[in-house]
Amino acid sequence: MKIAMMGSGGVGGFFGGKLAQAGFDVSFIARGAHLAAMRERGLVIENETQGETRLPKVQATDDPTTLGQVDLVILSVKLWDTESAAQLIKPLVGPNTGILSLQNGVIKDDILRRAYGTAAIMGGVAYVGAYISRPGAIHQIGTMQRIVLGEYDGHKSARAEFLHKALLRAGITSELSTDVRRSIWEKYVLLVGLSATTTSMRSPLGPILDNTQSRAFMLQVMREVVAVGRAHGVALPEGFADDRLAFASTLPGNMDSSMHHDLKSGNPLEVDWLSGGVVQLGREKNIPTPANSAVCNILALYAAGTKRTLDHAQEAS
Ligand SMILES: NC(=O)C1=CN([C@@H]2O[C@H](COP(=O)(O)OP(=O)(O)OC[C@H]3O[C@@H](n4cnc5c(N)ncnc54)[C@H](OP(=O)(O)O)[C@@H]3O)[C@@H](O)[C@H]2O)C=CC1
Ligand SMILES: CC(C)(CO)C(=O)C(=O)O
Repeated sequence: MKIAMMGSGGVGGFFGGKLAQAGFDVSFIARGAHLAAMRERGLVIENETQGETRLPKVQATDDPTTLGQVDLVILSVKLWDTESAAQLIKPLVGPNTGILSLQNGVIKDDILRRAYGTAAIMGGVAYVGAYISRPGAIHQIGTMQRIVLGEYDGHKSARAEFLHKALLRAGITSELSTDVRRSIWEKYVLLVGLSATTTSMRSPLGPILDNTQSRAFMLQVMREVVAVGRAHGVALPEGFADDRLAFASTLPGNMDSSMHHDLKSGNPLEVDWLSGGVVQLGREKNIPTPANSAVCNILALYAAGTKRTLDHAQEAS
């Protein structure tokens, strides 16, 4: 099976790199300095405790037409790049190509369905903490490396089975879900809680959970996500936010979110799709979402990224 990673950063570079190292036929779509480094030196995945995964030679391009049609496209660009990535992958997609987005959020697959129809789109979520630490290098924080995937109609497909087994062979904890929409929402609950608090409070998880007020805020954020999901027909148990808070307490105190990493790097933020998505979906069903609204308001100044603002400030001084 030929696999193309559309987006080769924290998520695409990590999971694609692990699959390539396990011997699977993986191509990487990347751009800019990261692409140049991958072409020149390959890809390295670094982890402080687990050591390095080094791939001296990888197939990397910014032009999918050079790859032709593949069996699986794994999409992992930031949410603001989804529409353009969906267009870019056109030459990769044939009548039997499966498309799996590992992005966060719950509306990503609606965009892909509009472009490629229902049958092509698989569902999935990734649990990993990883980012591009320098061109050609992915840094993984901690040891979490898990994917939950499946078909939206719950049937057992050959392509899902293949990817599941491939991931297991690559050392990834993989789970096949028979209700993947719910699996995506389950992650959304935790992720919105984690990204909203770590980014707006500029702190890793540990201190947030240790403080009564910030812990209660995190719970409120997650309860809103659960209420909105239930209103949209997702089978989340009523006490699921409390369950996720208990789970969060088992995570390492230095656990952080990719959105907080983006804030610190001056990158744009996915807040409009994460807490903002909760507000939007809540509005559709008349579910109040004051905590998530507050997070959007707090982060509004930073949502488009601060690199250009800083550049302008430097130019002015
Ligand atoms: N990082 C993490 O730990 C986790 C992230 N996620 C989710 O996964 C998704 C991806 O996040 P992440 O991997 O962190 O993002 P990254 O920014 O690390 O990686 C995305 C990569 O895709 C590239 N890209 C975007 N558009 C194109 C294009 N048209 N052609 C070629 N390359 C392109 C980006 O390039 P450029 O930098 O030039 O824009 C970037 O290198 C997000 O939705 C995120 O929320 C989910 C689980 C964990
Ligand atoms: C919470 C985490 C690290 C889990 O995978 C994540 O998805 C993110 O920060 O984007």
